[in-house]
Amino acid sequence: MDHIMFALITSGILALSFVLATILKYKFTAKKKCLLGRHVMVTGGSSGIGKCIALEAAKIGANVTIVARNKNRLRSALEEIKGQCLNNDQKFNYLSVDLAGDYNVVKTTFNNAVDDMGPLCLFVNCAGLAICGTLEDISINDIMKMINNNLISTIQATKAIVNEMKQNGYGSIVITSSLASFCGVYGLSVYSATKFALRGFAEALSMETKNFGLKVTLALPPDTDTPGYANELKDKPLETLLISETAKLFTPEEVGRKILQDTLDGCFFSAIGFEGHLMTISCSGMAPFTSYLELICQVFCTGIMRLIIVYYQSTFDKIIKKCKLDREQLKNNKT
Ligand SMILES: NC(=O)C1=CN([C@@H]2O[C@H](COP(=O)(O)OP(=O)(O)OC[C@H]3O[C@@H](n4cnc5c(N)ncnc54)[C@H](OP(=O)(O)O)[C@@H]3O)[C@@H](O)[C@H]2O)C=CC1
Ligand SMILES: CCCCCCCCCCCCCCCC(=O)[C@@H](N)CO
Repeated sequence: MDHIMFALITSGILALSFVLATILKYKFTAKKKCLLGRHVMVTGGSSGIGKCIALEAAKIGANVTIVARNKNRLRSALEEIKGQCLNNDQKFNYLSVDLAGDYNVVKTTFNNAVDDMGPLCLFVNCAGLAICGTLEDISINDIMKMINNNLISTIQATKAIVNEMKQNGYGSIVITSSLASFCGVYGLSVYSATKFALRGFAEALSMETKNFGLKVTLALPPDTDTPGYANELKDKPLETLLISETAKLFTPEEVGRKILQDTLDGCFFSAIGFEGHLMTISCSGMAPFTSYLELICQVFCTGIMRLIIVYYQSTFDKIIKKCKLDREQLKNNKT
């Protein structure tokens, strides 16, 4: 009798895992198919995270348009992206435009690209930059640069395409924010402000588009080893470096792949790493949930997470105090 039971249970488990594996395989393959021959546009696609998202989209058969200002970087990035194409029918294009510049130029440029490449299935906002430093140390010029390139560029680019995508009745829009949109970080005051703003923008856009068949994904990368990241290291206070590295450093390939995967899954939050996922649970606020598992985690874990956050805040306070003391000691030694 026991042998029969054992055989029945074992075959039941095997059958269940086979069905599960088939569903998951079909699910992901189906998702990969949904970009086959479809038009994907990536702003900031000539470098870093945006370029990696464009590469991933090319690998699964999408027609890809990348958008940035510098033509040389656009051309070399497009050659790299073409090299990843799935078939010879795919089309590739680049647009050189300042997304924070004249809105009518942005709108006309995008309309021409859609005429050439077809209706948009996925629109990724990935243009942006970080300039680090305490508020008294960063110039008004750098403040305006972050507001323009992180916030105005995303608002203008999205405004230029949202109505047409709503009329089409399908597609996804990605807003690339940062973990700094959940946590104001020493030395990233203005940058965090632009990224917090993008969170509100994404939540409102999600409400405005959900009844038109569109999905919005808010990408929340941690430190990512891109040319932009290398550039921000130049002025980055030690406090900013030590606090940010709590959420680890990832490659743009890892981050780009995760953002595309979460977008195709229809997730609102796209996060990577242990801290990133914890923050999407503890800081969910009024964001839409995309799975009941996610909702259950948020409902039952947010309270206790507050204690974990307080612990992290105490470690950040220690970092800031120690850096201040070390700086003062260095100054005294010099005098
Ligand atoms: N790297 C990181 O640690 C993290 C990055 N992020 C965010 O991810 C996004 C990409 O970052 P990352 O890959 O590091 O950046 P990179 O500097 O590597 O790439 C930025 C891209 O945006 C383009 N761009 C910038 N401003 C404009 C503009 N006004 N109009 C058109 N294109 C523009 C740049 O091209 P060009 O200069 O030629 O215009 C480039 O293609 C940014 O929004 C950043 O804030 C979020 C968290 C962490
Ligand atoms: C339960 C909750 C756990 C709490 C974990 C706390 C971790 C917070 C760290 C903040 C990381 C900010 C990274 C910003 C990256 C970025 O955008 C810059 N590279 C600029 O580009």
